[in-house]
Amino acid sequence: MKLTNIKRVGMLLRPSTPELKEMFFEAKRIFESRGIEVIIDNISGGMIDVMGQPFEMLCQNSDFLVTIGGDGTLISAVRRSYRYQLPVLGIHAGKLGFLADLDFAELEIFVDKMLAGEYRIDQRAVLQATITSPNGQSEIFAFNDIVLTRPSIAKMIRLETFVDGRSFNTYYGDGVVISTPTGSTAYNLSAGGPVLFPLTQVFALTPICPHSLTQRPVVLPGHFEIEMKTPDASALVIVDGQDLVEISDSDTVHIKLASGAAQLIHRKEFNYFEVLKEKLGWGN
Ligand SMILES: NC(=O)c1ccc[n+]([C@@H]2O[C@H](COP(=O)([O-])OP(=O)(O)OC[C@H]3O[C@@H](n4cnc5c(N)ncnc54)[C@H](O)[C@@H]3O)[C@@H](O)[C@H]2O)c1
Ligand SMILES: Nc1ncnc2c1ncn2[C@@H]1O[C@H](COP(=O)(O)OP(=O)(O)OP(=O)(O)O)[C@@H](O)[C@H]1O
Repeated sequence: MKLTNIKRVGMLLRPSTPELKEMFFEAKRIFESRGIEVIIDNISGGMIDVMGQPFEMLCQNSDFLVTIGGDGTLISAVRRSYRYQLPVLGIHAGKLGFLADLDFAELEIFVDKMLAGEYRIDQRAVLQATITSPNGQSEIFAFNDIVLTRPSIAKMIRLETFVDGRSFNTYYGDGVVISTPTGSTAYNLSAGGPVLFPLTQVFALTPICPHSLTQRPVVLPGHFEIEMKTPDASALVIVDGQDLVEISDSDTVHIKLASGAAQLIHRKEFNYFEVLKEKLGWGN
């Protein structure tokens, strides 16, 4: 997939970091000197004294989004803009920069390459969760992961799990991580789950500290749907480590891969295994 006729880019900055003002103005200069208008969301704008637009309006008015921050800023932008199907470029101004991997110093050269068509847009799977309660249904999307865990850190949680309508397992421990291929190198990795190549159409279901000798992570095909219930108590549903929903013992959570994908802009030469090696020490 390629971007055509780029007119306007929507920028988002890491929250509570007014020091990014200088980078924003330099990025604005780079885009505007090439005929691309730069707009900013009102939260980032408020932080650096620049007039911004509400997030939804920014998405409607942009051809693609650029985040300046870390992986958290990029994850948040991808999740919140998902329904607008906008490509997102993450500029690394954070600590790890696993996903937001374009160094700011490379931006000017990269923009010229983009305008010459030398870039790629990866289609990354997204999770969709439907929470059903006696009061109705709500829909959630996640770019990295959905975690079901206990509200009290001192207690264990029991999670009854069904796969494609059939009883599959009852997890007993700290909870589970349901991860996209993109999120597999985040919480899933810490919980002992597998690294999933980011362009695969699968998801991982990984228990967190299960009190069992037999419960292991599983990788499921993208067309499977899992259903989870917490029969004894309430539970927390954590979305990309950033949003939180509390569910009760009468609620059910259905999770599957969403029908659409998120779109990440990368350098043409982007190599996943090089990033794994450089950022996470893969193979060292
Ligand atoms: N024990 C853990 O490992 C743990 C606990 C809570 C949350 N998380 C992860 O944090 C993510 C949210 O990230 P954040 O930046 O908003 O929170 P954060 O500020 O707590 O940082 C989490 C760290 O994970 C890195 N990270 C995020 N997504 C990644 C990915 N897909 N691959 C490799 N590294 C990644 C970030 O760069 C950062 O260093 C959640 O989706 C969850 O996966 C991990
Ligand atoms: N738009 C946002 N709304 C709310 N919280 C956000 C938003 N963007 C980022 N955050 C949070 O701010 C914190 C710092 O974000 P940042 O983008 O620097 O990610 P990070 O986790 O530090 O990644 P890295 O290790 O690459 O720097 C994270 O905990 C992230 O969840």
